[in-house]
Amino acid sequence: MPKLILVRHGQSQWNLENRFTGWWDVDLTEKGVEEAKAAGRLMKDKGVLPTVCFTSFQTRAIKTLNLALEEAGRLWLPVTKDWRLNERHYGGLTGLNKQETRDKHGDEQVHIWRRSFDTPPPPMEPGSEYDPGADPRYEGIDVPHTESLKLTIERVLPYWESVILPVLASGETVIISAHGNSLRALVKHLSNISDEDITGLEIPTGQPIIYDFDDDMVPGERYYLKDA
Ligand SMILES: O=C(O)[C@H](O)COP(=O)(O)O
Repeated sequence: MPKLILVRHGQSQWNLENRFTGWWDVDLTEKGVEEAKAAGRLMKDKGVLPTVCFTSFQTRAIKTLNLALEEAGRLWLPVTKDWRLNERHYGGLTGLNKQETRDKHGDEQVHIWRRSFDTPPPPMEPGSEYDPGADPRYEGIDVPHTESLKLTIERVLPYWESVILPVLASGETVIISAHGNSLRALVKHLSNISDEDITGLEIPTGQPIIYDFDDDMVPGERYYLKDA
């Protein structure tokens, strides 16, 4: 039975500092490293071992994957990296402190920017110090200036359908190491969650989520590997 493992990267430096991160490339904290290793140990202990790996272009997700694979004894696995699995682009909010932004714009506005389905944050100004546009890893890619969850879904789902799903359907156990909102996009699709209800779904860092697929590639209920 094909199995999908979703893992959000361990705590990042800007998770710790409570800053909007998006496409900015921050590293894991020590706690994040431990979370990633614990995810790998859990996979090993439960005997749920990936055979094919996907991750984003972002250090926090790549390192989480590598640390988890190392703990699971699977650092040798093939890994495909793609920008479509990146975090949602946080636009002009990138780099700002989430609490300071609430103090300035109010709780309601910040909640809309963070959790509304289709209202993107204000766009990133050209030349912003947090603009990843000139980063060589994004050469040839039309880097967004901001993204809502809806816009994130519009680049995650085609990648899921065309690249990841066929690999899963061939019988592999696939792990995707990604981000709060790129994974929210996938979970929304796989668990058939409405535009309204998806706003309430929080994906914890470093905690593997599992979907078992039947022979028709219909996903079952998602569950946390720690509860299996
Ligand atoms: O990009 C970020 O700041 C986080 O990874 C996710 O942020 P959120 O919880 O505000 O969606």
